[in-house]
Amino acid sequence: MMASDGVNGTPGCRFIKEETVYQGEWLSLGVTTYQDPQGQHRTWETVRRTTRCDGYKTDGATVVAVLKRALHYDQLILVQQFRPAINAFTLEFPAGLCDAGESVEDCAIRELREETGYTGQVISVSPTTCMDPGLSNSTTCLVTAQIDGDDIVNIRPKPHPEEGEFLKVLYFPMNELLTRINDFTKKEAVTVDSRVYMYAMALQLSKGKDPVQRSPGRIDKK
Ligand SMILES: Nc1ncnc2c1ncn2[C@H]1C[C@H](O)[C@@H](COP(=O)(O)OP(=O)(O)O)O1
Repeated sequence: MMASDGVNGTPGCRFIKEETVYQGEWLSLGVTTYQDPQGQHRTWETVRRTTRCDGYKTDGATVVAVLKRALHYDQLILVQQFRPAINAFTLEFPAGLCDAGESVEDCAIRELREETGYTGQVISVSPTTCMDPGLSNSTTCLVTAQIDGDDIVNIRPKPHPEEGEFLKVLYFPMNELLTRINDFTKKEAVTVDSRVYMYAMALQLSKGKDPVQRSPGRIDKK
């Protein structure tokens, strides 16, 4: 076994330095130099958000919000959004970046209100989780929230999207989430966020059902 002197016991890997190749308003591209277990220096091309607040481990919050109403099935609140980076509409959890001094919980509640108009209550907060670590250092906390749909503040929710945000609020029944998301992708040209799809798969598995939708080996064409 390799000697373990890296971050969190990763065998012998350590950060050496970072050089910025491009610095934009929202993102930067850097070349990260690190040392491998044999002592060799290697590089990685790394995208970083410029918006992460000083001292924060997380960029923002992702909100798993469930709308609860008397005599109604529980519904998961998702947002359909145009994402320029992939030139497509996506199906995502409401989410956003933390402001300076803002807690992850407050960020989640604010983003939920801005993107959907709903006022929710935080139920739980995950540790900081990474988003796409082969590409960037982007991180988020997964915040579960409950929305009391019978509360007067939630009767006619009015979103307040930020400049440049174009969102549609969508409702999916929790008891058949995966099926309904699969149906939705057949009707609408949307790309589902991995977090959303994984959540739906996990719910399906927790009911003892197999989440498989399509035959193996198929390739998604553009
Ligand atoms: N790469 C990028 N290019 C241009 N604008 C960006 C950007 N990343 C973030 N922004 C701007 C536009 C968003 O309306 C705003 C706030 O983003 P957000 O809503 O907090 O996060 P998210 O885009 O994950 O929902 O920041």
